Amino acid sequence: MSRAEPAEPGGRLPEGPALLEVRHAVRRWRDEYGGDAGVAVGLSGGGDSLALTAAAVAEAGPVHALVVDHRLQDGSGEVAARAAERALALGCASARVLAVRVQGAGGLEAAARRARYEALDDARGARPVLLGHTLDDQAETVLLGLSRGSGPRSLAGMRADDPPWGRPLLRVRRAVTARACVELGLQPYQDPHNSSPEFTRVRLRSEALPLLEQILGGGVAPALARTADQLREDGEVLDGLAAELLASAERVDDGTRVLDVEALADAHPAVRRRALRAWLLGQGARALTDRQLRTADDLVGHWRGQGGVAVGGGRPGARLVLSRRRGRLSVGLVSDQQISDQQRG
Ligand SMILES: Nc1ncnc2c1ncn2[C@@H]1O[C@H](COP(=O)(O)OP(=O)(O)OP(=O)(O)O)[C@@H](O)[C@H]1O
Repeated sequence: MSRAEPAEPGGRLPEGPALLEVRHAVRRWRDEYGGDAGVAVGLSGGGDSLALTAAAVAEAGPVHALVVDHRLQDGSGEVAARAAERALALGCASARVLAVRVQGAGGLEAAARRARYEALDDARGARPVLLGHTLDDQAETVLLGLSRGSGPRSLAGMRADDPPWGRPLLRVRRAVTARACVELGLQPYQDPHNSSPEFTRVRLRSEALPLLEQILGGGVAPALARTADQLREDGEVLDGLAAELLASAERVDDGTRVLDVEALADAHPAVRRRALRAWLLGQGARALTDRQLRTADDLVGHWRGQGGVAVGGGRPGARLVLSRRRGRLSVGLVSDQQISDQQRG
Protein backbone atom coordinates (compact mmCIF):
# COMPACT_ATOMS: atom_id res chain seq x y z
CA MET A 1 0.00 0.00 0.00
CA SER A 2 1.25 3.48 -0.66
CA ARG A 3 0.16 6.78 0.70
CA ALA A 4 0.60 10.19 -0.86
CA GLU A 5 0.03 13.64 0.59
CA PRO A 6 -1.29 16.55 -1.46
CA ALA A 7 1.41 18.55 -3.21
CA GLU A 8 -0.81 21.59 -3.27
CA PRO A 9 -4.43 22.25 -2.41
CA GLY A 10 -6.96 21.82 -5.23
CA GLY A 11 -7.92 24.96 -7.07
CA ARG A 12 -11.43 26.27 -7.64
CA LEU A 13 -13.66 23.93 -9.61
CA PRO A 14 -15.21 25.08 -12.89
CA GLU A 15 -18.93 25.78 -12.63
CA GLY A 16 -20.33 23.83 -15.59
CA PRO A 17 -23.93 22.54 -15.39
CA ALA A 18 -22.97 18.85 -15.29
CA LEU A 19 -20.53 19.26 -12.43
CA LEU A 20 -23.09 21.39 -10.59
CA GLU A 21 -25.61 18.54 -10.93
CA VAL A 22 -23.12 16.05 -9.50
CA ARG A 23 -22.28 18.47 -6.67
CA HIS A 24 -25.96 18.94 -5.92
CA ALA A 25 -26.40 15.15 -5.63
CA VAL A 26 -23.44 14.89 -3.24
CA ARG A 27 -24.74 17.81 -1.15
CA ARG A 28 -28.14 16.13 -0.84
CA TRP A 29 -26.51 12.87 0.22
CA ARG A 30 -24.37 14.69 2.79
CA ASP A 31 -27.38 16.57 4.20
CA GLU A 32 -29.41 13.37 4.46
CA TYR A 33 -26.85 10.80 5.60
CA GLY A 34 -23.35 12.22 5.89
CA GLY A 35 -21.44 13.13 9.01
CA ASP A 36 -19.27 16.21 9.29
CA ALA A 37 -16.03 14.28 9.67
CA GLY A 38 -15.36 13.96 5.94
CA VAL A 39 -15.68 10.97 3.66
CA ALA A 40 -13.62 8.41 1.81
CA VAL A 41 -14.24 7.97 -1.92
CA GLY A 42 -13.72 4.74 -3.85
CA LEU A 43 -11.87 6.00 -6.92
CA SER A 44 -11.32 3.70 -9.89
CA GLY A 45 -10.11 6.47 -12.17
CA GLY A 46 -13.27 6.02 -14.32
CA GLY A 47 -15.58 8.92 -15.13
CA ASP A 48 -18.20 8.33 -12.44
CA SER A 49 -15.83 8.17 -9.52
CA LEU A 50 -13.66 11.02 -10.82
CA ALA A 51 -16.68 13.32 -11.05
CA LEU A 52 -17.81 12.09 -7.64
CA THR A 53 -14.39 12.83 -6.13
CA ALA A 54 -14.35 16.37 -7.49
CA ALA A 55 -17.90 17.00 -6.25
CA ALA A 56 -17.15 15.52 -2.82
CA VAL A 57 -14.12 17.80 -2.38
CA ALA A 58 -16.42 20.76 -2.98
CA GLU A 59 -19.35 19.52 -0.91
CA ALA A 60 -18.30 16.95 1.68
CA GLY A 61 -14.61 17.54 2.41
CA PRO A 62 -12.13 16.57 3.72
CA VAL A 63 -12.07 13.75 1.20
CA HIS A 64 -9.77 10.72 1.39
CA ALA A 65 -9.44 8.92 -1.92
CA LEU A 66 -8.99 5.14 -1.89
CA VAL A 67 -7.84 3.51 -5.12
CA VAL A 68 -7.86 -0.28 -5.27
CA ASP A 69 -5.25 -1.89 -7.49
CA HIS A 70 -6.61 -5.36 -8.30
CA ARG A 71 -3.31 -6.31 -9.98
CA LEU A 72 -5.14 -8.23 -12.70
CA GLN A 73 -3.76 -6.37 -15.71
CA ASP A 74 -0.30 -5.25 -16.73
CA GLY A 75 0.21 -1.64 -15.78
CA SER A 76 -2.59 -1.63 -13.19
CA GLY A 77 -0.20 -0.09 -10.66
CA GLU A 78 0.40 2.92 -12.91
CA VAL A 79 -3.34 3.35 -13.55
CA ALA A 80 -3.94 3.36 -9.79
CA ALA A 81 -1.06 5.75 -9.09
CA ARG A 82 -2.37 8.12 -11.77
CA ALA A 83 -5.86 8.06 -10.21
CA ALA A 84 -4.35 8.86 -6.79
CA GLU A 85 -2.39 11.78 -8.28
CA ARG A 86 -5.57 13.14 -9.85
CA ALA A 87 -7.37 12.88 -6.53
CA LEU A 88 -4.70 15.03 -4.89
CA ALA A 89 -4.81 17.52 -7.76
CA LEU A 90 -8.58 17.76 -7.26
CA GLY A 91 -7.98 18.70 -3.64
CA CYS A 92 -8.39 15.44 -1.72
CA ALA A 93 -6.82 15.49 1.74
CA SER A 94 -5.10 12.16 1.04
CA ALA A 95 -4.98 9.46 -1.62
CA ARG A 96 -4.00 5.87 -1.01
CA VAL A 97 -3.45 3.01 -3.41
CA LEU A 98 -4.58 -0.30 -1.93
CA ALA A 99 -3.00 -3.26 -3.70
CA VAL A 100 -5.08 -6.40 -3.25
CA ARG A 101 -4.82 -10.08 -4.10
CA VAL A 102 -7.84 -11.32 -6.00
CA GLN A 103 -8.56 -14.93 -5.17
CA GLY A 104 -11.32 -17.28 -4.07
CA ALA A 105 -14.48 -18.84 -5.38
CA GLY A 106 -17.27 -17.55 -7.63
CA GLY A 107 -15.40 -16.28 -10.70
CA LEU A 108 -12.92 -13.48 -11.23
CA GLU A 109 -15.40 -10.59 -11.21
CA ALA A 110 -16.98 -11.65 -7.92
CA ALA A 111 -13.57 -12.27 -6.34
CA ALA A 112 -12.35 -8.83 -7.47
CA ARG A 113 -15.47 -7.19 -6.02
CA ARG A 114 -15.00 -9.00 -2.70
CA ALA A 115 -11.34 -8.00 -2.49
CA ARG A 116 -12.20 -4.39 -3.41
CA TYR A 117 -14.93 -3.96 -0.82
CA GLU A 118 -12.78 -5.60 1.87
CA ALA A 119 -9.83 -3.31 1.14
CA LEU A 120 -12.04 -0.19 1.09
CA ASP A 121 -13.68 -1.21 4.36
CA ASP A 122 -10.29 -1.82 6.03
CA ALA A 123 -8.87 1.51 4.89
CA ARG A 124 -11.83 3.81 5.53
CA GLY A 125 -11.29 4.36 9.26
CA ALA A 126 -14.63 5.52 10.65
CA ARG A 127 -15.60 7.35 7.46
CA PRO A 128 -18.33 6.37 5.02
CA VAL A 129 -17.05 5.34 1.58
CA LEU A 130 -18.76 7.07 -1.33
CA LEU A 131 -19.10 5.02 -4.52
CA GLY A 132 -19.81 6.33 -8.01
CA HIS A 133 -22.76 4.10 -8.98
CA THR A 134 -25.12 6.07 -11.22
CA LEU A 135 -28.76 5.79 -12.27
CA ASP A 136 -27.58 3.82 -15.30
CA ASP A 137 -25.80 1.29 -13.06
CA GLN A 138 -29.02 0.97 -11.05
CA ALA A 139 -31.06 0.41 -14.22
CA GLU A 140 -28.63 -2.29 -15.39
CA THR A 141 -28.86 -4.01 -12.01
CA VAL A 142 -32.67 -4.07 -12.18
CA LEU A 143 -32.77 -5.26 -15.79
CA LEU A 144 -30.25 -8.00 -15.05
CA GLY A 145 -32.29 -9.05 -12.01
CA LEU A 146 -35.57 -9.07 -13.97
CA SER A 147 -34.15 -11.22 -16.73
CA ARG A 148 -32.75 -13.69 -14.19
CA GLY A 149 -35.99 -13.97 -12.25
CA SER A 150 -34.47 -12.46 -9.11
CA GLY A 151 -36.62 -11.66 -6.11
CA PRO A 152 -37.76 -8.20 -5.04
CA ARG A 153 -34.76 -7.73 -2.75
CA SER A 154 -32.41 -7.86 -5.69
CA LEU A 155 -34.73 -5.86 -7.99
CA ALA A 156 -34.76 -3.13 -5.34
CA GLY A 157 -31.21 -2.44 -6.51
CA MET A 158 -28.53 -0.52 -4.66
CA ARG A 159 -29.21 1.83 -1.78
CA ALA A 160 -27.95 5.39 -1.45
CA ASP A 161 -27.25 4.76 2.23
CA ASP A 162 -25.92 1.28 2.89
CA PRO A 163 -23.36 1.79 5.68
CA PRO A 164 -20.43 1.95 5.37
CA TRP A 165 -21.20 2.57 1.67
CA GLY A 166 -22.77 5.73 0.28
CA ARG A 167 -24.05 6.15 -3.28
CA PRO A 168 -24.89 9.81 -3.88
CA LEU A 169 -25.14 9.48 -7.67
CA LEU A 170 -27.98 6.97 -7.98
CA ARG A 171 -30.20 9.65 -9.55
CA VAL A 172 -27.49 11.06 -11.81
CA ARG A 173 -27.07 9.81 -15.39
CA ARG A 174 -23.71 8.44 -16.54
CA ALA A 175 -23.75 10.96 -19.38
CA VAL A 176 -23.77 13.72 -16.77
CA THR A 177 -20.67 12.41 -14.95
CA ALA A 178 -18.97 12.08 -18.35
CA ARG A 179 -19.80 15.73 -19.14
CA ALA A 180 -18.63 16.78 -15.68
CA CYS A 181 -15.23 15.24 -16.46
CA VAL A 182 -15.10 17.24 -19.70
CA GLU A 183 -15.90 20.38 -17.71
CA LEU A 184 -13.09 19.47 -15.31
CA GLY A 185 -10.71 18.96 -18.23
CA LEU A 186 -10.14 15.34 -17.16
CA GLN A 187 -9.96 12.34 -19.40
CA PRO A 188 -11.19 9.36 -17.38
CA TYR A 189 -9.48 6.00 -17.47
CA GLN A 190 -11.33 3.59 -19.79
CA ASP A 191 -11.22 0.13 -18.22
CA PRO A 192 -10.98 -2.37 -21.11
CA HIS A 193 -13.33 -4.67 -19.12
CA ASN A 194 -16.04 -2.00 -19.43
CA SER A 195 -16.18 -2.46 -23.21
CA SER A 196 -15.54 -6.18 -23.46
CA PRO A 197 -18.63 -7.94 -24.90
CA GLU A 198 -17.83 -11.12 -22.97
CA PHE A 199 -19.39 -9.50 -19.89
CA THR A 200 -23.18 -9.68 -19.72
CA ARG A 201 -23.39 -6.28 -18.06
CA VAL A 202 -21.40 -4.65 -20.86
CA ARG A 203 -23.79 -6.03 -23.49
CA LEU A 204 -26.79 -4.91 -21.45
CA ARG A 205 -25.28 -1.43 -21.32
CA SER A 206 -24.17 -1.15 -24.91
CA GLU A 207 -26.79 -3.25 -26.74
CA ALA A 208 -29.90 -4.18 -24.74
CA LEU A 209 -30.67 -0.88 -23.02
CA PRO A 210 -30.18 1.30 -26.14
CA LEU A 211 -32.46 -1.10 -28.08
CA LEU A 212 -35.12 -0.94 -25.35
CA GLU A 213 -34.83 2.87 -25.32
CA GLN A 214 -35.33 2.89 -29.09
CA ILE A 215 -38.34 0.53 -29.05
CA LEU A 216 -40.03 2.11 -26.04
CA GLY A 217 -39.34 5.71 -26.95
CA GLY A 218 -36.80 6.56 -24.23
CA GLY A 219 -36.95 6.92 -20.49
CA VAL A 220 -36.22 3.23 -19.84
CA ALA A 221 -33.27 3.67 -17.47
CA PRO A 222 -35.08 6.18 -15.19
CA ALA A 223 -38.17 3.94 -15.26
CA LEU A 224 -36.14 0.92 -14.14
CA ALA A 225 -34.52 2.99 -11.40
CA ARG A 226 -37.99 4.13 -10.24
CA THR A 227 -39.12 0.52 -10.05
CA ALA A 228 -36.14 -0.16 -7.78
CA ASP A 229 -37.14 2.77 -5.52
CA GLN A 230 -40.71 1.49 -5.20
CA LEU A 231 -39.64 -2.07 -4.45
CA ARG A 232 -37.16 -0.84 -1.88
CA GLU A 233 -39.84 1.08 0.00
CA ASP A 234 -42.21 -1.89 -0.01
CA GLY A 235 -39.36 -4.19 0.98
CA GLU A 236 -38.52 -2.06 4.00
CA VAL A 237 -42.08 -2.47 5.29
CA LEU A 238 -41.96 -6.24 4.79
CA ASP A 239 -38.54 -6.42 6.50
CA GLY A 240 -40.02 -4.58 9.49
CA LEU A 241 -42.88 -7.09 9.72
CA ALA A 242 -40.42 -9.98 9.38
CA ALA A 243 -38.28 -8.60 12.21
CA GLU A 244 -41.37 -8.44 14.47
CA LEU A 245 -42.28 -12.00 13.55
CA LEU A 246 -38.76 -13.22 14.34
CA ALA A 247 -38.77 -11.46 17.69
CA SER A 248 -41.98 -13.30 18.59
CA ALA A 249 -40.79 -16.72 17.33
CA GLU A 250 -37.20 -17.00 18.50
CA ARG A 251 -36.38 -19.00 21.65
CA VAL A 252 -33.24 -20.42 23.23
CA ASP A 253 -33.46 -24.16 23.96
CA ASP A 254 -30.52 -25.63 25.89
CA GLY A 255 -28.28 -22.82 24.68
CA THR A 256 -29.35 -23.22 21.03
CA ARG A 257 -31.29 -20.61 19.12
CA VAL A 258 -34.47 -22.12 17.67
CA LEU A 259 -37.71 -20.91 16.09
CA ASP A 260 -41.10 -21.83 17.46
CA VAL A 261 -43.15 -23.21 14.56
CA GLU A 262 -46.48 -22.29 16.12
CA ALA A 263 -45.47 -18.62 16.32
CA LEU A 264 -44.59 -18.68 12.61
CA ALA A 265 -47.53 -20.73 11.34
CA ASP A 266 -50.15 -17.99 10.91
CA ALA A 267 -47.87 -15.41 9.32
CA HIS A 268 -48.16 -14.61 5.63
CA PRO A 269 -45.65 -16.80 3.73
CA ALA A 270 -44.02 -13.75 2.13
CA VAL A 271 -43.30 -12.28 5.58
CA ARG A 272 -42.36 -15.68 6.98
CA ARG A 273 -39.82 -16.32 4.22
CA ARG A 274 -38.21 -12.95 4.90
CA ALA A 275 -38.05 -13.78 8.59
CA LEU A 276 -36.56 -17.20 7.87
CA ARG A 277 -34.02 -15.71 5.48
CA ALA A 278 -32.81 -13.14 8.01
CA TRP A 279 -32.62 -15.79 10.72
CA LEU A 280 -30.78 -18.32 8.56
CA LEU A 281 -28.23 -15.72 7.42
CA GLY A 282 -27.66 -14.92 11.10
CA GLN A 283 -27.04 -18.63 11.68
CA GLY A 284 -24.30 -18.80 9.04
CA ALA A 285 -26.31 -19.72 5.91
CA ARG A 286 -24.76 -18.34 2.71
CA ALA A 287 -26.14 -17.38 -0.70
CA LEU A 288 -29.65 -18.69 -0.04
CA THR A 289 -31.60 -19.35 -3.20
CA ASP A 290 -35.34 -18.75 -3.52
CA ARG A 291 -35.84 -22.48 -3.95
CA GLN A 292 -33.97 -23.29 -0.72
CA LEU A 293 -35.96 -20.68 1.12
CA ARG A 294 -39.29 -22.01 -0.14
CA THR A 295 -38.31 -25.58 0.75
CA ALA A 296 -37.23 -24.36 4.19
CA ASP A 297 -40.57 -22.59 4.59
CA ASP A 298 -42.39 -25.83 3.74
CA LEU A 299 -41.14 -27.12 7.12
CA VAL A 300 -43.71 -24.68 8.53
CA GLY A 301 -46.30 -24.18 5.78
CA HIS A 302 -46.44 -27.71 4.29
CA TRP A 303 -45.30 -29.98 7.09
CA ARG A 304 -45.62 -33.70 6.40
CA GLY A 305 -42.74 -35.00 8.49
CA GLN A 306 -40.10 -34.29 5.81
CA GLY A 307 -36.34 -34.28 6.53
CA GLY A 308 -34.02 -31.32 6.92
CA VAL A 309 -33.21 -28.77 4.23
CA ALA A 310 -29.66 -27.75 3.22
CA VAL A 311 -29.57 -23.96 3.40
CA GLY A 312 -26.17 -23.09 1.88
CA GLY A 313 -23.06 -22.78 3.97
CA GLY A 314 -21.26 -25.16 6.29
CA ARG A 315 -17.70 -26.41 5.94
CA PRO A 316 -15.88 -28.90 3.73
CA GLY A 317 -17.57 -32.27 4.21
CA ALA A 318 -20.57 -30.93 6.11
CA ARG A 319 -23.57 -28.80 5.22
CA LEU A 320 -25.72 -26.46 7.22
CA VAL A 321 -29.19 -27.99 7.51
CA LEU A 322 -32.45 -26.59 8.85
CA SER A 323 -34.67 -29.21 10.48
CA ARG A 324 -37.91 -29.38 12.40
CA ARG A 325 -38.23 -31.34 15.63
CA ARG A 326 -40.93 -31.15 18.31
CA GLY A 327 -42.38 -27.91 17.00
CA ARG A 328 -38.99 -26.17 16.77
CA LEU A 329 -36.78 -25.24 13.80
CA SER A 330 -33.04 -25.41 14.37
CA VAL A 331 -29.90 -25.28 12.27
CA GLY A 332 -27.04 -27.76 12.53
CA LEU A 333 -24.11 -29.19 10.58
CA VAL A 334 -24.80 -32.53 8.89
CA SER A 335 -21.99 -34.48 7.19
CA ASP A 336 -22.19 -35.13 3.45
CA GLN A 337 -21.97 -38.83 4.27
CA GLN A 338 -25.08 -38.66 6.49
CA ILE A 339 -26.95 -36.74 3.80
CA SER A 340 -26.18 -39.29 1.09
CA ASP A 341 -27.06 -42.17 3.49
CA GLN A 342 -30.44 -40.52 4.12
CA GLN A 343 -31.05 -40.00 0.40
CA ARG A 344 -30.27 -43.66 -0.30
CA GLY A 345 -32.42 -44.87 2.59
N1 LIG B 1 -10.45 -0.03 -8.36
C1 LIG B 1 -11.29 0.68 -7.62
N2 LIG B 1 -10.83 1.38 -6.56
C2 LIG B 1 -11.67 2.09 -5.78
N3 LIG B 1 -12.99 2.17 -5.99
C3 LIG B 1 -13.50 1.51 -7.04
C4 LIG B 1 -12.69 0.73 -7.91
N4 LIG B 1 -13.48 0.17 -8.85
C5 LIG B 1 -14.73 0.60 -8.60
N5 LIG B 1 -14.76 1.40 -7.51
C6 LIG B 1 -15.91 2.10 -6.94
O1 LIG B 1 -17.10 1.39 -7.22
C7 LIG B 1 -17.94 2.17 -8.08
C8 LIG B 1 -18.67 1.30 -9.08
O2 LIG B 1 -17.80 0.40 -9.71
P1 LIG B 1 -17.79 0.14 -11.26
O3 LIG B 1 -17.08 -1.13 -11.49
O4 LIG B 1 -19.17 0.33 -11.79
O5 LIG B 1 -16.87 1.36 -11.64
P2 LIG B 1 -16.08 1.70 -12.98
O6 LIG B 1 -17.02 1.67 -14.13
O7 LIG B 1 -14.83 0.86 -13.07
O8 LIG B 1 -15.59 3.19 -12.65
P3 LIG B 1 -16.47 4.49 -12.51
O9 LIG B 1 -17.77 4.08 -11.86
O10 LIG B 1 -15.64 5.38 -11.65
O11 LIG B 1 -16.66 5.04 -13.90
C9 LIG B 1 -16.99 3.17 -8.74
O12 LIG B 1 -17.68 4.31 -9.18
C10 LIG B 1 -16.05 3.47 -7.61
O13 LIG B 1 -16.61 4.36 -6.67
